[in-house]
Parts: sequence; C-alpha cells; structure tokens
Amino acid sequence: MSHVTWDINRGMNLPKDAKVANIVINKLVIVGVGLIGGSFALALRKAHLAKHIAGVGRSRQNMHRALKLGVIDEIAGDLPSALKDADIVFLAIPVGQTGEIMAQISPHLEPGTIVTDAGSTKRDVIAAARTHLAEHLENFVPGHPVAGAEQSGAGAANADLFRGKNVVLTPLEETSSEAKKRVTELWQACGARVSLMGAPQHDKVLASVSHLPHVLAFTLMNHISTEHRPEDLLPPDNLPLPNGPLRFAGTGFRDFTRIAGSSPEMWRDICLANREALSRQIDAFQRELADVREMLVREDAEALEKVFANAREARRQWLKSIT
Ligand SMILES: NC(=O)c1ccc[n+]([C@@H]2O[C@H](COP(=O)([O-])OP(=O)(O)OC[C@H]3O[C@@H](n4cnc5c(N)ncnc54)[C@H](O)[C@@H]3O)[C@@H](O)[C@H]2O)c1
Ligand SMILES: O=C(O)C(=O)C[C@]1(C(=O)O)C=C[C@@H](O)C=C1
Repeated sequence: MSHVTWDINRGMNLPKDAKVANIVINKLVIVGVGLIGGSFALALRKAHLAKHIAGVGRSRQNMHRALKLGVIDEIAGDLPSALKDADIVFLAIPVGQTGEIMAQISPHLEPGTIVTDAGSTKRDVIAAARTHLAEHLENFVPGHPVAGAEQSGAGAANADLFRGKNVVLTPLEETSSEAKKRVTELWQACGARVSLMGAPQHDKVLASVSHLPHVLAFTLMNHISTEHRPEDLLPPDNLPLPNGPLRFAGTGFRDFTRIAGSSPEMWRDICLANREALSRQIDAFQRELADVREMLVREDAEALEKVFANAREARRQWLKSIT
C-alpha cells in the first residue's frame, strides 16, 4: 500500500442528523479508559453518537474516576457481559497488552461487533490480531489517532482531543469496507481527519516524527538527571549560590522535554514494538549529531548555520501546512 492511499475525508465530512443517525452506537465498549479511550468516549458522547458506554479497566481507582466524570456509564464486571450486544469495541491499552486482551475478548465477540484500536504502532497490533482475532478480521480496523498529551488516565480525557487532528487507519485485506466506513465516520464525528496507510509505512513514518522525539526527550532528561547528584540538580532556593542546572532551565528546555512527562509503560511498549524502524532513526540521528559535533570542532560556522537554517525552514513549512 502506498503512503496515503486515499483521502477518506474528501466530501465525507459528517453531515447533519440523517447520516449521524446511521452511525449511532447502542453500546460502545472501551478497553483501557485512559487519556485516549476516555477522550474517544467523551467525543462520541458530545456528538450524541454513543448511547451506552461500558468501560473495561485494570485500575479500580481510574475506573471509578471515569464513572464519576461521566466518561463511561458502567464499569463492566466481566468481559462476556461487557461484550454482549456491543457494536464497537475500542482498545486503548498500552500496545504490549494488545495480544492478551484480544485473546480474552475473542471468544465473546458477537458476529457484528467491530473492533478497533488506538495503538501507536500498527505492525505488532496487526500481528496480534492475526493470532488472536483470526475469526474476526473482517470486523477489525486497526487505527491510530495522532493526537495526545503527556498526561495519562481518565482524568486527562478531553472531548476535543482529536479535533482537527490526523487519525491513521491501517486496515487489513480482510477488513470489510463496512467496518472501515463505520470507524472512519466515528473518527470524523470526533472532528478528526482520517487517512489510510499500510502498517509498515505507518510504523516507519511514526518512528521519525513521534517515537524518535520521545526517545530524545526521555534520554535528555535522563542524561541531565544522572549527570548530577540530586542535591546539585535542583538545589533549594535558599542556597547562596544555587547552581543546579535545572534551576536555570527555561522555556526552551520545558518545550523540548514536555513529552518526557509521558507514560513510561506506554513508551516502553511503543519503542519495543517498533524497535527496528526506531533503531534506524536513532542511527541516522546519531550520524547527524556527530556531523554537528565535527562542525563545532572545525569551527565551521557556515556549515553549522546551514544546518540550523535548513531545520528552521523545514519547521516553518510544516507549521504553515498545519495552520
Ligand atoms: N498518549 C498519547 O499521546 C497517545 C496518542 C495516540 C495513541 N496512543 C495509544 O493509545 C493507547 C492508550 O494510551 P493512553 O495515552 O490513553 O494511556 P493511558 O495510560 O492514559 O490509558 C491506558 C489505560 O489502559 C488501562 N490498561 C492497561 N492495561 C490494561 C489491561 N490489560 N486491561 C484493561 N485496561 C488496561 C490502564 O489502567 C489505563 O487506564 C496506547 O496504545 C497508546 O500507544 C497514545
Ligand atoms: O502531544 C503529545 O504529548 C504526544 O506525545 C502525542 C503523540 C505524538 O505526537 O507523538 C504521542 C504518541 C501518539 O501515538 C500520538 C501522538
């Protein structure tokens, strides 16, 4: 499959009530009611598309929070009852949990239930589906909303998280066009723009624009914190000469490291699942960093300025394209 094979949104913006009525979900099951699962639930609620939302979770405290905040209507007691009469099952768990969850839901899925997911990597999720949802592939629509935050849990859920953002679907050959259409319409109802892509291409692209930046932010934060003793890193204000580096970190550092506040569990799973593409990105990045280091050693002002100018222009063009 080529990069973006089909701009599914053209002429397909959600119309008024008539079409909306077609895609109303009687029962939506969210497995993993965190930032993404909770935001999907809230967005569909806001669009009046989900009549009843059942949540399946791991942390009791988070599930009670989700219920209290109105993200879900019910904490499912067990999977068979949760999946009974379900129209849509949305998996929003760390990608490393996907196989196990699919194995657990598979025996209880009804023939018409559509399963979709939000995992940040797609080749591993599809491999898990081929193993554990083999009987259900026509109703499986792998997906990835390219929108998020560094916060986790139901308390961070936000009905507008996906508004104006990209969602990539990586359907299988077996995925039915009806299932694809239904999931597309749901994401559009959340305000997202939907694209189709092959899973290998998805994982390659996201390795460069999402996974590498997260590794860099985590590594930078780690590097700074391990290079100094804790008391030197962030000395109390009352020391006469506070010289801990973080005391003087400014907005640039804050911007660069925001994503190092993200869930370690989630990023462990993403990095391991996409380790091949990510390793290639790390290698290429290391070569560029080494080049920049050489420019410094050579005091090559012209080369350095060229690198920075090129980077600034690329960023400017990208920002122009999204605003
Ligand atoms: N955070 C982002 O920016 C972002 C963006 C797009 C996609 N994603 C993907 O979406 C998925 C969810 O991410 P999130 O940010 O919502 O994480 P999150 O930590 O906010 O939510 C995940 C929830 O899943 C629950 N959970 C974990 N294992 C479970 C299990 N075995 N059974 C039931 N519940 C379980 C956790 O208790 C948690 O509440 C991940 O696959 C992630 O890669 C994340
Ligand atoms: O904004 C953030 O905090 C994010 O990390 C969101 C972000 C990303 O842009 O890399 C993170 C992982 C997802 O798979 C998709 C989106």
